[in-house]
Amino acid sequence: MNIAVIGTGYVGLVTGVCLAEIGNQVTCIDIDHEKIAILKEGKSPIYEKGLTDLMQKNIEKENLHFTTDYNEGLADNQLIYIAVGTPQGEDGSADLTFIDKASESIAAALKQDAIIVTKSTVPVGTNEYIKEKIQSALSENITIQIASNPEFLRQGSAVYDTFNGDRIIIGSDDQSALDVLEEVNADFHLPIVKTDLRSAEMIKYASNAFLATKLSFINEMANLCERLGANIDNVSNGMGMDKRIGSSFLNAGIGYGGSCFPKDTRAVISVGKDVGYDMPLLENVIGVNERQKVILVDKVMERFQEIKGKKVAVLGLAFKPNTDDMREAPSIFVTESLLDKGAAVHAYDPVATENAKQILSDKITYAANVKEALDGADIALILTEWNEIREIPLSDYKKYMNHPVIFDGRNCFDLDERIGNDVEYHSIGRPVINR
Ligand SMILES: NC(=O)c1ccc[n+]([C@@H]2O[C@H](COP(=O)([O-])OP(=O)(O)OC[C@H]3O[C@@H](n4cnc5c(N)ncnc54)[C@H](O)[C@@H]3O)[C@@H](O)[C@H]2O)c1
Ligand SMILES: O=c1ccn([C@@H]2O[C@H](COP(=O)(O)OP(=O)(O)O[C@H]3O[C@H](CO)[C@@H](O)[C@H](O)[C@H]3O)[C@@H](O)[C@H]2O)c(=O)[nH]1
Repeated sequence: MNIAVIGTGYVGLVTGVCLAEIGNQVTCIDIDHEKIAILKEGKSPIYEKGLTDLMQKNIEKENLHFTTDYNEGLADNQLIYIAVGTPQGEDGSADLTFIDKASESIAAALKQDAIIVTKSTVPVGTNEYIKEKIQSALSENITIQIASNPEFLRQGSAVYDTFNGDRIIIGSDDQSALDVLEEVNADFHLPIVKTDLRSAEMIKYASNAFLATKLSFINEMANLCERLGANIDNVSNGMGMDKRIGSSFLNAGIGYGGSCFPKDTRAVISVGKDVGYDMPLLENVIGVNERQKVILVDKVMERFQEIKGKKVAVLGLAFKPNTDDMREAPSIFVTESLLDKGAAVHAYDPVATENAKQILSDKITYAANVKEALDGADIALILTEWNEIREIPLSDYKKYMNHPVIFDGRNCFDLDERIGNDVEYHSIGRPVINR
């Protein structure tokens, strides 16, 4: 099938590449000229495992094309995916500016009937709004249908998730649009759930809100474990064996970040407000997460009282491993707080340093490797559990630091096996090791 994908970010690019991989003719459209120029050279502007290889393969097979021109991009395409950003607006609601602009550009360029498929995460009712906006601007002989196909990929494993997700949700109030999308998605060989338009939009928000709730819940339990002498790893393990609870998403840490959970939880509260419905549970999920993001700094201050002039090594900046994304990364809040208290921060991340520089500028020192960050440091903070960081031997902390005091926000070390002598080790929801 001939498909256009609008927006070549984490979702649009992965969607376009994977739709090409299963045999479609895909044209990706973006207004960012620099991005499209990079993509045309077969390079990926984002760090996502397996993406570049798959992209180059499909460019060579002539299944995958890139353009900034909507007229070129929409020509002959009956299926048009929208995957532009829906960032958080100032009042917490989803900012639909990019959706508006993309809809206007579709309306101006579309010359044939088409199905518009929204991949972007949008408030319930937005698809109806998009349909009305585009249809009312088209000439009378062109008809569009609308469908919601929310995306559930995780950054860092986006290509894997596209081919191995738990389900594909397709929502439309138009049976023929549902049938076309079912056929297109059949080649992913995943369970397909067909539903109505509004429910599909709601499934996405409800899923992210639930996952965020699970994280704030386990983080709150971790904080309680610390005060009661229990170990959250053992607690999560025991809880997760109950199939009704499930073992995934129970890793306590320094809170959730990224481009989705923070903004989507706020957007759900905002759509609730629009219809006069308060959501105290989600309000508190967000509140618990805000507190959790700086919990390591609280632990540092409790241990040292004063950190002015101390060298603090920060290991990991990205909001999670295997991505270069810094959006809402807990490292931003931790670093800012350490700087406020007068610490000299030396940070290392295997991939996200360039993106981090755009946010943290020259306020911190960017180390080229783990050794540079740890060398002569008084305190080490582990913020992202990249394998490279998980696998740093404790002997390295001893070798490079003055006296190793580690604050691990991701519980990378097994308390029993790996903590040896001469290392003071603080983690989340587990006893402090100081021997
Ligand atoms: N990042 C994720 O892991 C993820 C997962 C699931 C769903 N989502 C949702 O998918 C959507 C996209 O997220 P993302 O992370 O890929 O965003 P992104 O910011 O990485 O990419 C958005 C892209 O859209 C382009 N764009 C903006 N306006 C445009 C226009 N008028 N025409 C063409 N291109 C335009 C931008 O230049 C950019 O390249 C959001 O609604 C997000 O909530 C994201
Ligand atoms: O047990 C866990 C799991 C995750 N996290 C944190 O939670 C955040 C989000 O992690 P993850 O869900 O793996 O990454 P995202 O790429 O943000 O993916 C989420 O957000 C996407 C955008 O909507 C959805 O598509 C995905 O299904 C959803 O998992 C990160 O800060 C993680 O460090 C934890 O602290 N503990």
